[in-house]
Amino acid sequence: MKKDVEEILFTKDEIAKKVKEIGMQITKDYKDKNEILVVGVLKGANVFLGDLIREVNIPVYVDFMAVSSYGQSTESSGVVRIIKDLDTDIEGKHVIIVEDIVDTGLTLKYLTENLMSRKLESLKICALLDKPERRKCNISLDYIGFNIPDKFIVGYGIDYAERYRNLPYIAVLKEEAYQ
Ligand SMILES: O=P(O)(O)OC[C@H]1O[C@H](OP(=O)(O)OP(=O)(O)O)[C@H](O)[C@@H]1O
Ligand SMILES: Nc1nc2[nH]cnc2c(=O)[nH]1
Repeated sequence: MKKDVEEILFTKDEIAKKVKEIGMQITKDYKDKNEILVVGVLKGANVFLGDLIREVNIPVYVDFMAVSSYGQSTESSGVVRIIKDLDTDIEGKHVIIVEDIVDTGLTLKYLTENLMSRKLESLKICALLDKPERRKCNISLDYIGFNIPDKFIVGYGIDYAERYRNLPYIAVLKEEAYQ
């Protein structure tokens, strides 16, 4: 796997430091609430979510959604289909959507609209990586780890054709790795 890596953007330690900072900020922002519900967007956010919740020092409940966007494999089309919905009723809950990466923003636009219709108490968005140059719609992110350039990245839960999710760092792949 390592031989396929062109450049490491963020090391394991840099990611851990950032995740800790976000966890502390969430703890601070929600200190007066009894609990929060963190909704991970599968599969990519799984690794980030696992690390993040251990840096949050208030009661955290966890649920997951899996969505799929029709269209090209590396680009969201905006037409989103729910593959796995939440297991729990979120009415009256303080919810944070956790994403690994925001690109066009179309997945999150769909998800926020969908969750808002379920009468929750509050909704925020937390994303480890943001590619603002690629945005196709207007969404506001409440917690952002790193802004990244318009490069296709992998690692720390994020895949190319289901590979490289277990890289401990976030990296750009070599051209020849794409086949
Ligand atoms: O902002 P957008 O352009 O909508 O793209 C962002 C989405 O793309 C990635 O998921 P992907 O479809 O690669 O699925 P995965 O998490 O299962 O790997 C990422 O996890 C976001 O959910
Ligand atoms: N693996 C991967 N998926 C993405 N989805 C949107 N942007 C990216 C990216 O840079 N890498």
